[in-house]
Amino acid sequence: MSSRLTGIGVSAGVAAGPVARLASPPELPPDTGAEPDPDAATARAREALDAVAADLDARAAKASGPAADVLLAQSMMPRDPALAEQVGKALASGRSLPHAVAEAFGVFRAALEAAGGYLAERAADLDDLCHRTVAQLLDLPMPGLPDPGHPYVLLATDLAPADTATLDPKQVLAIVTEQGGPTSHTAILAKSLGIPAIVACAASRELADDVEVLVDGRAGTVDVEPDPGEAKRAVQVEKERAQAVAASSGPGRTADGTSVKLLVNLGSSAELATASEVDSEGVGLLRTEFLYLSRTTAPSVTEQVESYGAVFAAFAGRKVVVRTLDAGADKPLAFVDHGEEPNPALGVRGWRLARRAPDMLADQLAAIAEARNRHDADVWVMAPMISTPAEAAAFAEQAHALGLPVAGTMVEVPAVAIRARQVLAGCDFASIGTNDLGQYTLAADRMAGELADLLDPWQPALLELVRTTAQAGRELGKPVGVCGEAASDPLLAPVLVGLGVTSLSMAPAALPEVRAGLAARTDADCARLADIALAAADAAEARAAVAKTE
Ligand SMILES: C=C(OP(=O)(O)O)C(=O)O
Ligand SMILES: [Mg+2]
Repeated sequence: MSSRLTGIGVSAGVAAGPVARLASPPELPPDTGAEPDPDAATARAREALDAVAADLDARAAKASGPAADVLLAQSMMPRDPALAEQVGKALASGRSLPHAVAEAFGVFRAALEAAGGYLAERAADLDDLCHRTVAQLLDLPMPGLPDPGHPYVLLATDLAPADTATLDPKQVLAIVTEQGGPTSHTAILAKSLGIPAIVACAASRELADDVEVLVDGRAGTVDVEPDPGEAKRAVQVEKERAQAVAASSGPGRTADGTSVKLLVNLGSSAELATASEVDSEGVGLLRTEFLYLSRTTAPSVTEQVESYGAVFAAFAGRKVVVRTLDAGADKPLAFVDHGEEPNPALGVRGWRLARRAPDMLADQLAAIAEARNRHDADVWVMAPMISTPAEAAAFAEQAHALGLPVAGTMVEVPAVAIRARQVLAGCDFASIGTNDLGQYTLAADRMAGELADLLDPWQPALLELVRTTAQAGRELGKPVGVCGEAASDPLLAPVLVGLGVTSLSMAPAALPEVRAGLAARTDADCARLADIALAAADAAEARAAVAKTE
């Protein structure tokens, strides 16, 4: 007899299979003091470090591309003789073996952090290696992605970027997490890989390893021990539906033929080839951070011209909206003095960074303009974290002066949505970043899995701000799109169109579903759905009320 668990579906699709859990880091036992035989303890530490390195080598052999490189680079760290030496020192100072290992990794971690920049970012890798070594010593399950030897449904409390670097879409049939929200790392990753996923499914904590489940990423349901025949049928039905959706093509339109531009989000050059093959009208959000993070000097103008040029060439004849650098706060740059910030999400990030480093923005805009001259994509630019009409106008003026004819602003700060008419009067378009607009409207840190319900893009307060912004755009005849995760939800997309937005930009894998969702609704349907969502008391009620109309 099957039972049903529910959560928030964040990546559509149906999959069935046995579950396997992402093991949590081991807890250190109490420190029992000096080991009776320190030489034997050092030898055990060496063996554990070798075993961890060998396990990473074995995973690297099965992986390919950047994932294999990451694993191989990681496997070199435990083999560093200085690490075993450090363990020996900690043992000599009277630590028990697991604590000596943790202390040795701690010394290396501190050295990396002190080095700053790219090296400081590797500190988290050392934590992972430390956890693995301690697990090996204590004979506990290896933390990180499981490797049961067959495809599985991945269960986790939540997924961090480090957990997912090596995630193989052929092995992971679906993802179910206890925490996380629609804008969490899990949701963004699952959508970009096209893996069905459910977040905020607290009851999945109780599932034992190897239990069979049927996951429906659209409905947000996990059926435990489903009837095998029914599970197979559900997967088959979904496969046929997905094939039909994937076969749809052409520009986005409602059933009445009203145009809604469907665009893709792009965040790294690695995604360029697949993203450009998707049938879209272009790029609605080019996140340029990939050029700046993980390096110790700013990219030169020449280097930038080449990188932007590669994107413009791949999207020749289509639109490309380039967002200027969204660094600072939680994404510090090694080559900019950010100072101390007690509340980084409210600090000097995005456009505000130009207050400290104006040349960096000027160089970036000059590089985008030069790349635009060399290619025939329809290039627009926009700035993140704009807060006032004056900032929006200053950015547009600077971009126009550098030869970029279309310059707009992201709407991520509630003040900009509230004053959308004044903001749009001074620039050419707006693109609503619902991830940050949700975080700032509901005053809920976007990384806080515990607050997933507040970060849900179906929050009526957030939708209200989308309507205010879109209406201002209509009055002034200026385009207003959505480029946050909200745009990739096929059920929410018609609601956003009903609120008045003119384009939707999303993970490439989500686009065919959104196109199909829009084509099935008339303009009047979209307007009615928007009213239904706005009338709801909260996000869950809004989603359920709109889903009921399907
Ligand atoms: C698209 C957005 O920007 P990012 O997710 O890169 O902050 C957003 O905030 O919605
Ligand atoms: Mg943002």
